[in-house]
Amino acid sequence: MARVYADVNATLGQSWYDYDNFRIDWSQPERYEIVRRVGGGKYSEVFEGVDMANQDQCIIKVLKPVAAKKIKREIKVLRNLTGGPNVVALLDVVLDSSGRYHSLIMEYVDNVEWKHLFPRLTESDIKHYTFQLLKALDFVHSHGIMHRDVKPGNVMVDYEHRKLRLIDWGLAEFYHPGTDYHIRVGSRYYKAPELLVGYKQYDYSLDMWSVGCMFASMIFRREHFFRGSDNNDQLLRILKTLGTEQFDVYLRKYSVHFETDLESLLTNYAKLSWSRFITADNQHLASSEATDFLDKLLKYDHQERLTAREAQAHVYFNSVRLEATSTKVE
Ligand SMILES: CN1CCn2c1nc1c(Br)c(Br)c(Br)c(Br)c12
Ligand code: NA
Repeated sequence: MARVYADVNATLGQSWYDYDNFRIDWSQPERYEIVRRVGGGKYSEVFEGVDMANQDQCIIKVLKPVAAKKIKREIKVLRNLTGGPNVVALLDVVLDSSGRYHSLIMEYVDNVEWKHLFPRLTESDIKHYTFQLLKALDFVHSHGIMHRDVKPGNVMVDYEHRKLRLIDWGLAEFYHPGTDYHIRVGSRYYKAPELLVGYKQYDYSLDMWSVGCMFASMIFRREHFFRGSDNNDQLLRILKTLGTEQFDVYLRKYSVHFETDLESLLTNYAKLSWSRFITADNQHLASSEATDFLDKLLKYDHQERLTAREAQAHVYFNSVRLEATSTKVE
């Protein structure tokens, strides 16, 4: 059971979380012109485009027919969240004349790729962008939704305008207490322990593990902090860092019967001090407040992790929080 926002969907009601029974009015495709392909994956091709009605740049996410079943969930989630802080805005939904290709038209972000961004981030940048991500996630979680795929590739950053947008809601789900969710979600390096050991009654705190992995990347200047070669190796890297003592406590608390015949996963490991990861190159970022904050996110036990709201109150963000408040006052 989530520590926070457990009954949000029950309170907001079926019209909020029922994504099977709602009609979608599809717009005509002519209004949007594709300019160039910017990316894509299993379920979609992503293009930079132009809205011919106002010459604005936009993103056109063309969903592959295989993703058809999930379209309604992604649209429902985006409609519920559009307008929220640092959540990418859904501008339109389009169906092509053949009726085969559904497209989501979204606000454009002049994104700087993570592999070019993370080595350049100053301590002030890290505080700013992490705080913006936490604001997005507290908004999303407080509206009953888990993102389930938080990773650098889904956090668009326009460095020039210091703008951050959380994107790709294709894996997002509504949280209902006691529900068993799929564990084959997320992206390996950012998968929480509950996914790796098969604990299915997870909640919003799943996203907070991923935030921890991203934050560790930024303060230690490592592109991906836990870089497993497969799901077992992913867990092993976590065990070797957090230690196995707390892991065993965690498995017992949730009666998880994690079975493996891998010797490496049955070995005991000591918890490493975060100072083990400090180098000359990152010591100006990995302050004791930063590592204290990280330690409160990267917990095996999802109920122990800071919520997005609690995280924003951590001393590490004092300078950012006050700045945010001061701008609000004026
Ligand atoms: C793969 N790439 C690169 C940039 N970019 C990609 N996918 C995007 C999506 Br989905 C959205 Br929504 C936005 Br906004 C941007 Br920008 C996106
Ligand atoms: Na998206």
